[in-house]
Amino acid sequence: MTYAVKECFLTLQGEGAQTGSRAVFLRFAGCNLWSGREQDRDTAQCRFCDTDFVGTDGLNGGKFADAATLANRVEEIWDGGPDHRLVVITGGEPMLQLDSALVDALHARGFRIAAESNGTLPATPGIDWLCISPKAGTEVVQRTGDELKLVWPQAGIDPATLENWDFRHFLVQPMDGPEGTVEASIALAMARPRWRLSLQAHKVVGLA
Ligand SMILES: C[S@@+](CC[C@H](N)C(=O)[O-])C[C@H]1O[C@@H](n2cnc3c(N)ncnc32)[C@H](O)[C@@H]1O
Ligand SMILES: Nc1nc2[nH]cc(C(=O)O)c2c(=O)[nH]1
Ligand code: SF4
Ligand SMILES: [Mg+2]
Repeated sequence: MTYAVKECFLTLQGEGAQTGSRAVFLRFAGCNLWSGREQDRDTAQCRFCDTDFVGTDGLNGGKFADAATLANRVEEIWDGGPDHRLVVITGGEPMLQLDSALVDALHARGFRIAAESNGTLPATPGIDWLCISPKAGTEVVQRTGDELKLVWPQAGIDPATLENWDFRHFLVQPMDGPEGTVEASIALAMARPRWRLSLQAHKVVGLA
């Protein structure tokens, strides 16, 4: 199948339990919870998004005709040896496009595959590190994974109800933007020790 890629770049993972790891970020275009247009934000299912995922005009973006072509580009962007290869597949919503052909092509090139998803679509099998970030008012069908990353505060979500979902790590991440406060996330981590604070480290140090 053809993949629509917004951008693809080398950086350090800035969020979650793998913060600090060198990784190729593969950002797919499009999301099922927001069109990505500012005029639609107030009526979208997800209203706090910090990301431009519209179109294919970003760094190394474009339409990729097949899995091998896209995986080869990821390998070029890694620009390093065969060890500790990590690709973080994000978006937009990656489960709209990530398929087993791409999982296999990346694994064949030695990559460990991490993915960031809103959990409203079942995760593609074969992902090595799955991060699910629930959005208030949506039906999260993917309730197993490696890390649950709750952007906070979000009216309509009670963190206590998430704690029996099957994740190894529970992370609370301050919402960036006009309504965000770091204090609310600190308060949650202090009140409920299951949760750890995830700061968006890339924004602190000025990485992409
Ligand atoms: C841009 S999303 C793409 C992946 C997927 N659509 C999702 O929502 O998980 C990547 C991560 O950024 C988080 N995020 C989005 N907007 C944010 C904001 N304003 N502040 C903090 N985290 C945010 C999301 O919750 C998700 O964990
Ligand atoms: N450095 C860096 N780390 C990230 N972790 C998750 C990101 C995302 O947008 O999905 C992201 C991102 O955009 N940049
Ligand atoms: S689900 Fe993810 S990509 Fe989609 S609008 Fe929300 S944060 Fe952005
Ligand atoms: Mg981001």
